[in-house]
Amino acid sequence: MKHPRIEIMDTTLRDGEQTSGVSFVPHEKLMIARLLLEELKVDRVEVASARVSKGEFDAVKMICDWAARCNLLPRVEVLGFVDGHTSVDWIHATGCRVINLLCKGSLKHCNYQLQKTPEEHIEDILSVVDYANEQDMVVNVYLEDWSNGMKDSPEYVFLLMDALSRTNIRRYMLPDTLGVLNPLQVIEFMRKMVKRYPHAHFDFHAHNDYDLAVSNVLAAVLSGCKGLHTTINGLGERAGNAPLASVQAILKDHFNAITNIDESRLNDVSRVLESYSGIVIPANKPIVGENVFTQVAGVHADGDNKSNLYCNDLLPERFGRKREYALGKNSGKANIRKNLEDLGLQLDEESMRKVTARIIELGDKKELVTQEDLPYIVSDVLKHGVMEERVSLKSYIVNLAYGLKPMATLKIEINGKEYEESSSGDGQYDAFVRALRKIYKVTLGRKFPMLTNYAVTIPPGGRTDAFVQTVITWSFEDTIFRTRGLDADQTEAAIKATVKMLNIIEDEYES
Ligand SMILES: CC(=O)SCCNC(=O)CCNC(=O)[C@H](O)C(C)(C)COP(=O)(O)OP(=O)(O)OC[C@H]1O[C@@H](n2cnc3c(N)ncnc32)[C@H](O)[C@@H]1OP(=O)(O)O
Repeated sequence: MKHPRIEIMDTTLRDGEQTSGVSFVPHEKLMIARLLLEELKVDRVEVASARVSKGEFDAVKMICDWAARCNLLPRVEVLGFVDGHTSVDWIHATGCRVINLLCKGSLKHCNYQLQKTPEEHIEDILSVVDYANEQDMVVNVYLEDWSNGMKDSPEYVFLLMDALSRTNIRRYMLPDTLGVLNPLQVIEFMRKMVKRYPHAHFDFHAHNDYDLAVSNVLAAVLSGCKGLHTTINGLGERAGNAPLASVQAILKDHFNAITNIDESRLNDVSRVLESYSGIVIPANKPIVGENVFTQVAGVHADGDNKSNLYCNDLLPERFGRKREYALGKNSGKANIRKNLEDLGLQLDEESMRKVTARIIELGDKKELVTQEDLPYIVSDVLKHGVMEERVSLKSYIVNLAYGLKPMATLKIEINGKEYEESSSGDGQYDAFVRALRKIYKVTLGRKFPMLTNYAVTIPPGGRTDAFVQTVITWSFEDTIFRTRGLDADQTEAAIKATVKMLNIIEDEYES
């Protein structure tokens, strides 16, 4: 197969929002639609189901008003029902001009959910299609539960398709609604559809119940399907849909397929969706997971140093990311050298040996060592000032009292001068950071980094004296970096991470 052009329809804003616990407010939906269409350049977006709520109506209207201004309106779609004029009117009133009509793709759904005969259902569909066409709307149809339809009632699927293909329906969207298919079945069923209706445009819509969504999507492409439905981070009902990032990478690297996607934006958009949906991206999720471009084993770092021997086509730079080399008990000198290079530090062989031994020792104690910790470890091990401590906390008090706002007072030495400040806050750490910010912004007139993520790890087991690890991500002058604090007390751990950050930015000021 030579360079097939695959159309991507992203349904993060419809099926993705059917993830349990996920709900977007209208301005978030608009922002996501813009990211999908303008940044990622997906071909089409499905942004809602009709009739759901006033909030959904407002969101779709906002998206359509914006899309119309940018000449993108034909690429915005809304799922509608076979309900006479109701869905068409709802969608039309939002300004949207494409309806994805949810028809029943299995006899079971037709008979038992709608309680209609196939003939009655077909008549109802044709009347909605006619009405939508009268309103100058484009109609795509879903054959809901098509996968079970092909298994149990193919004659029903073909009866429906025969009737629908006599109209001007633009696309037929074939969902594996319950995620029951495997790739061999997708090939068998999709080929039957393509053979019987060679002029039809088929989209395939996968669900991930058996962890086969991405494989099934590829089987569909192999079988002549022209469009795919995806979501960001694989959001979607139950086990979710096919994740756009993985689909894009496989289409390109394994099939030479052409899509319109700007893959350099995939990671950033995934992070935005992680934040808006509240669904954390697993660290090992291909392309967008925190760890997927991190080499852990010393042997791998060594191979990369010599001739990039442990890299594949999934180069992190393609996706706006960077390869990292983890520090821990599996590190060898090569990992550590790679991290030191990034920090602009060089060590002789003997120092390297000592620092490597300390990192392995920390790793053995289950401690996470980040690149930002490295200068401290080097200083500590070599007892010289690779990392001079320019900022040190002299004393502080943080308190928590029932019915009162938490307060913090701190005394800190910065470059040999002491400063003292107090603040209240929404929590003890918030009060601490507010007091610090006053010193940096008001007293010293400097910038203070923005905290962009705060992750706490408490070892399982229910011990109240267990060590808590707090990893804080900061954004400062176009740089994103993490610092880590470890303590039996959670606030103390966060404060330790913060003081490390202050020393790092002090270095930035110096340079
Ligand atoms: C493949 C998919 O993921 S489909 C996802 C479709 N989108 C949604 O369901 C969005 C969220 N849903 C909702 O907000 C609501 O369910 C609504 C607004 C659509 C309907 O709400 P209600 O009127 O309260 O109906 P309810 O949710 O209880 O039941 C669904 C009704 O739709 C009917 N229905 C199911 N599929 C279809 C269809 N394709 N076309 C028309 N009607 C349908 C059912 O037969 C049932 O009708 P009944 O009450 O006469 O038996």
